Amino acid sequence: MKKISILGSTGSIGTQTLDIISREPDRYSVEGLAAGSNADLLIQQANRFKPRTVCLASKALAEEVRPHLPAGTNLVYGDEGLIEVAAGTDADTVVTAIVGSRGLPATLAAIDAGKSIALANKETLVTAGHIVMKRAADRGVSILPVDSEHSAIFQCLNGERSIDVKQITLTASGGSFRDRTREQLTGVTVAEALNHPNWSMGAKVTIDSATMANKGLEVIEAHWLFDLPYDRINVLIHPESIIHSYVEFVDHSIIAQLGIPDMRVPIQYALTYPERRVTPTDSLNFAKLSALHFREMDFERYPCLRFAYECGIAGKSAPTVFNAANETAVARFLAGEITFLEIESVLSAVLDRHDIVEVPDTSAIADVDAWARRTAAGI
Ligand SMILES: NC(=O)C1=CN([C@@H]2O[C@H](COP(=O)(O)OP(=O)(O)OC[C@H]3O[C@@H](n4cnc5c(N)ncnc54)[C@H](OP(=O)(O)O)[C@@H]3O)[C@@H](O)[C@H]2O)C=CC1
Ligand SMILES: CC(=O)[C@@H](O)[C@H](O)COP(=O)(O)O
Ligand SMILES: [Mn+2]
Repeated sequence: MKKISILGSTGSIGTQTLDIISREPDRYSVEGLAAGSNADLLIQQANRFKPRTVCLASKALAEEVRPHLPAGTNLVYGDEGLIEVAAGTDADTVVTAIVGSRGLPATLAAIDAGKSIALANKETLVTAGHIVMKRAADRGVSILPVDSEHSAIFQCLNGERSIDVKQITLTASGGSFRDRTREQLTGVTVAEALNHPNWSMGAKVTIDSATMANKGLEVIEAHWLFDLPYDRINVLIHPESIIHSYVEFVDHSIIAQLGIPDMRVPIQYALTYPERRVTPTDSLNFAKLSALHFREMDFERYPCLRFAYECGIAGKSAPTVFNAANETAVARFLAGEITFLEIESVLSAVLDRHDIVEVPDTSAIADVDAWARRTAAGI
């Protein structure tokens, strides 16, 4: 029986995790669920999966749901509550399906409590990769990737020696505007930007896919997960999202991981590793695939990806600023305050104003993150 807590249970990754769990109820127990503001869905989840602890973003929301929870449920709220769900239950594995660097303290608390991390929340690794990876190594805790590209690389590397790896390539669909020029991005709407061609995901990651900031976050995520320098991490546009990513070895052999785009495959693999279980997704039929396409990455078309490489290579506090400024710019775009192209202008302006902090600890990261958000909000 695997004991699971989920941070962000009401979102795209959270609900798909519960779908996996619901298909094999004898293999899993749900110990903790944390949501933001979707109280109705959290109530449904709590009554179905009977977690010991549930959390909502605020005290007011928590009071609202209290009468609708199974008797004896431990109800918590806010960032402290999130830490309680991450570290204070009997879970052996915590699925970090919350969005944004807000997930960092709870992820660190889970690691400190010895929980395995099934990591979807890439912003956590981007903002504090050096701290998260060291903490996990010191505590002997596994960090298993949920992000589709990183799950692919993880699967390709299985049983291989790191010395034999030449380079890795993360594939990118190109997002909702992949067939448009930069000139054609003027005036695009939020609804258009949210229309991802291959994946149904939360709003933030869908906008990141369209700006290619998502692939930038993923490059930095890969750097930390696989301990590779940035000049051995490539990105290639692959509009079909069938090849989820691949590894090239020193003998020029390439091992790729392929499949129908369905996040339940990497989510489940992170929960059952090293075992593989049946998933509800279709199998890939090569005879019915007419073609797979590839395009070289264009860093002029997608400056957010260029910024991410620059910040990753600069290290120190630069990735924290990249992430926090991007989170704020995306939120502002979704709220109708700035245009799509202004996401990258805001990001660029915040990065220009940033004074590097040498080796940021968690408190310096919190300060830098807050500064970047304030600055991005004021541009
Ligand atoms: N969706 C996907 O296919 C993929 C996502 N990822 C990554 O996974 C993470 C989650 O993405 P996704 O599922 O799409 O995002 P969603 O927006 O769909 O879900 C986000 C979740 O976080 C919760 N949340 C938001 N604020 C708070 C808060 N203050 N306290 C507690 N919970 C909160 C939301 O709760 P509520 O809705 O109740 O407010 C929701 O459950 C992101 O880092 C993303 O980049 C990676 C690969 C693929
Ligand atoms: C499904 C997943 O892993 C997302 O993070 C994905 O990467 C989005 O697709 P693109 O970034 O390739 O558009
Ligand atoms: Mn991804």
